[in-house]
Amino acid sequence: MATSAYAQSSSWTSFLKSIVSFNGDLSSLTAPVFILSPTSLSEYSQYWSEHPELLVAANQLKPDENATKDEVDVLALKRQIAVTKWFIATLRSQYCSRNESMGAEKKPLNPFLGEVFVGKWETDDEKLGETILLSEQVSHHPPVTAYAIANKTNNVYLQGYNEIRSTISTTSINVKQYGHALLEYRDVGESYLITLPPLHIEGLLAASPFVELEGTSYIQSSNGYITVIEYSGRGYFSGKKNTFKARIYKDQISTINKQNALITISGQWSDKSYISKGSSTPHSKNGDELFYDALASEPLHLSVKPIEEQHELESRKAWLKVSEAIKSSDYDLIHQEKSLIENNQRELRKKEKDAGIKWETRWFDLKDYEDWINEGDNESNPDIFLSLASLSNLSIHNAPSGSLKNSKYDEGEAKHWRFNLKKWEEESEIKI
Ligand SMILES: CCC(=O)OC[C@H](C)CC[C@H]1O[C@H]2C[C@H]3[C@@H]4CC=C5C[C@@H](O)CC[C@]5(C)[C@H]4CC[C@]3(C)[C@H]2[C@@H]1C
Repeated sequence: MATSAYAQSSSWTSFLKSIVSFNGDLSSLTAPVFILSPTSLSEYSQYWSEHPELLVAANQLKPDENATKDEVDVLALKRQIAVTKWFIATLRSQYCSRNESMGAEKKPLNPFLGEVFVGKWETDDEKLGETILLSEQVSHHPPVTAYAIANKTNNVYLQGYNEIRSTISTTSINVKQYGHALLEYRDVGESYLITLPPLHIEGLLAASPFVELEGTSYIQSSNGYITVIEYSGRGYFSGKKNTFKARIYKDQISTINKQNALITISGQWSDKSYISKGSSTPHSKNGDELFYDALASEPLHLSVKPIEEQHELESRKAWLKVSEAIKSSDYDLIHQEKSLIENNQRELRKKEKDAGIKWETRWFDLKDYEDWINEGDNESNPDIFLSLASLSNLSIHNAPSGSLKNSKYDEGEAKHWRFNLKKWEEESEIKI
C-alpha cells in the first residue's frame, strides 16, 4: 500500500500521538483535514444495495407448485448461494469505496440525532424495478444508524442497524460492529439474519488508512441453511488482502465440522472469488468456477434528489457548508460550520431536557426483546430475529455482531432497532 505524502507531516504524526490517548469514541478525535470525509456516516447505509439485482436474485429462485422435495431443496440451496453472493458483493462498496474515490479511508462526518438520508436505485429493468433507501441516525451518543431498503417489485425487504465500538493498538484501530441486518423475501416466505464482521484500520503509520475485515460473520436462513464467512488480510490464508472463505452448511449443527460444508467459496471480497461443491477450497488454478468478480461489476449508485429539494434534516443539505469547507481544506471554515451544527444540536437537547421531553425517533423503534420474551405467548406473530438467532445459535443480546449464545458477551440488554412501516407511511415531510 502506498505511503501518503502526509506520512511525515506534523499534523499526521501529532494526530497519531493523539490517538494513543484514545477514549473509545472515534468521532471525538480531531483528525487532520486531509483525512476528513465530506460525507456523513448516515450515507453508508447505501452500501447495502449498490447491486440491487443481486439483492433480489433469490426471489427468482422460487419452486413452482408441483416441484418435488428435491427440487425444493436444491432451490433453497441456490437461494442461500444467491444471498451469500449479494452479501459478498456489498463488501467492496462498504469497505473500499472511500479508498477508490478519495485515495484512502477517511473519517466520516458524525451524524446528528435525527439526521436522515434517503434515495432510490432506479433502473429501466422492469423485472428489477425501483429500490428505495431510508436511513436515520437513531442515536448520537453512541452513534447508531438504522436503515430500511425495499424493492416492492420483488417483495424484498432489508432492514438493520449499525453501531461501532473501537479500541486502538499501537498501529491500528480495532472496530467491533454491533447490530445486524434482517432480509425478507416475502414471495418465497423466507428470511435471513446477517451479522457484521469485526474490522481494523491498517495503514495508519503510512497515513494511508484502509479497512481490513477479520473474524467471522454469519448468514442464517429461516430454511435452516447457514453461511459461515471467515475473513483475513495479508499474511493469512493466501497472503492477499481482503481474503475470505465462506462455507454453506445444511444447518448450524453441521458447522461443527468443516467437512460438512455443502459449498465452499473463497478468494478476495474486493476482487475475484471461486466456488466449489463440498469442503475443499476452490481455486482458479484447479479450474473451479468463478463465483464473483467484485471489480467487474460497477456498483449502481443511489439517486438522491437535488439539495434545494431536500428537508433540513437530510444529510447532504444539513452538512453542505461543512462538506464544501472540507473539499476546500479550509480548516477554520470547517470548524466554524461544524460548531454551528453542534451548538444547534446542544440547544435542542437542552430544550428537550428542560421541557422533560424525550427525542422521538422518526421511522425506527427500539424493540426490547427481554420484554417481548417475558410477555410470553408470541406464537401468533413469532419475531423473525428470535427464530433466526435461535436457528444460528447466536446471542440476542447487545453483543458484538455474530456473538454466539453462551459466549462471554451473551448477557445484558437485548434492545434492537426495528423499522416501523406505519411511521414511514405517515411521513409527510421527507420525500424520497
Ligand atoms: C478518527 C480517527 C481517524 O480519523 O483515523 C483515520 C482513519 C480514517 C480511520 C478511522 C475511520 O475509518 C472509517 C471507516 C469507517 C467504517 C467503514 C465502513 C462501515 C460499514 C458500514 O456498513 C457501517 C459503518 C462502518 C463500519 C464505518 C464505521 C466508521 C469507520 C470505522 C471510520 C473511522 C472513524
